Amino acid sequence: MKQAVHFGAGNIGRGFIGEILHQNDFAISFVDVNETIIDALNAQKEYDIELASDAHEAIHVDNVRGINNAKNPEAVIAAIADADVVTTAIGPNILPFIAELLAQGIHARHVANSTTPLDVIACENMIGGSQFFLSKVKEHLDEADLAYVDQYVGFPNAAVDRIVPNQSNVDPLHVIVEPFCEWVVDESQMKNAALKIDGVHYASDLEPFIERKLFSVNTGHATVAYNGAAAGYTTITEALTDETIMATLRDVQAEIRALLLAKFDFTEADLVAYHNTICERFANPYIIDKITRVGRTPIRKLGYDERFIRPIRELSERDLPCDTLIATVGKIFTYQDENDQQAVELQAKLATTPLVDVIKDVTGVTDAALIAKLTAAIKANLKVKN
Ligand SMILES: NC(=O)C1=CN([C@@H]2O[C@H](COP(=O)(O)OP(=O)(O)OC[C@H]3O[C@@H](n4cnc5c(N)ncnc54)[C@H](O)[C@@H]3O)[C@@H](O)[C@H]2O)C=CC1
Ligand SMILES: O=P(O)(O)OC[C@H]1O[C@](O)(CO)[C@@H](O)[C@@H]1O
Repeated sequence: MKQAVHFGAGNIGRGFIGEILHQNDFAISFVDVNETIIDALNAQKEYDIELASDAHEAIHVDNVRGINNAKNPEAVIAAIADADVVTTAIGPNILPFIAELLAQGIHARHVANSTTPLDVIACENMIGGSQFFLSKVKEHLDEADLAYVDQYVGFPNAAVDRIVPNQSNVDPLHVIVEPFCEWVVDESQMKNAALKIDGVHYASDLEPFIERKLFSVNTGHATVAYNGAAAGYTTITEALTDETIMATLRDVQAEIRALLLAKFDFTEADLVAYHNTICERFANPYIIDKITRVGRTPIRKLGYDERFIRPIRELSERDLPCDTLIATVGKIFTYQDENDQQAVELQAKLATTPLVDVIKDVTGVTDAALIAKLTAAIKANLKVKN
């Protein structure tokens, strides 16, 4: 049996990556710090994925185990030394914290003179996730290990698409997911191209796929979340029953389509169909997705290359409209969730720092005209003194 090491036994880890790896005859070592999940994986050694649809179809996943990386890093290193593939779905902010452990696993392969190539695939909602991870892993490697990585360890970027809300099932491993799924990997960055995983689409150029996905699914979902939160809703489906919010989503999708058409070879008809499907996915009545999950970590989502600022910058550069995206950024600055550290931090910054400085700080935008537009959108929603 092939061996997979997957970092992050959470929603998408168990609910999507686990399914695909299992269907490709991998035994999966899930690495996580959540003791409940790790203990349950080791006790049950299997779990079910339930599709959120009329039939509630179940997909059984077995040959799984859990390793707690905080308590047993040696076992993680040994698993990496033996792995045929390494994947992550842990959150972009966490990748730097597991980089040293991955570096130690790579070092173990090197010391064992392994010439078996390995790909490390970060399945995070971010552009260039695996290459970002590589940059962090490199900080923990010496020259000899760096040369080994150049030869034997690939970090192909990937786009992963399946909505998996937070779970509240009795069985901590059971996971309810939407039926739709898509996993695209940049083949050009692989070191082990001979190992192809069924259910993964391999692309020679990931850019059109990741941008279409991130700026359609993630920008769209976040648009519903932040406008929904501002209107007082708590779930995505609830917010989408509000015609104004659905219209805002449609307007954002139209702005995004204009950008995707300007940059890539998509057809308008294909993008309209893609966006219509996304609206149906968001409104799936079998999924209860809290606005707090989709709107989580707002400072990350306001980043320079993230789901709002990047399309706004690129549309502005092309003199294409982005008013609804900018108006939604205005809503993000009002977003409150006392359980979300970044939401609290953003409000604290706004209370103590001039607005223009906060905008520059969180978005990285330097263009004066764009800063002025963002300022106006934020002031339309927020009572700020300066
Ligand atoms: N849930 C979804 O629908 C999708 C999520 N993603 C991406 O997948 C990533 C994970 O998202 P979810 O699965 O939703 O989150 P999640 O919170 O359900 O899972 C993350 C897991 O990482 C674990 N973790 C956190 N810090 C850790 C550490 N230092 N060491 C080991 N494990 C640690 C947590 O305990 C948790 O089990 C994110 O980057 C997200 O953007 C991508 C596509 C879909
Ligand atoms: O905050 P993150 O990590 O991007 O995760 C939330 C996102 O995950 C998804 O459920 C799947 O990509 C999106 O619909 C949502 O925008």
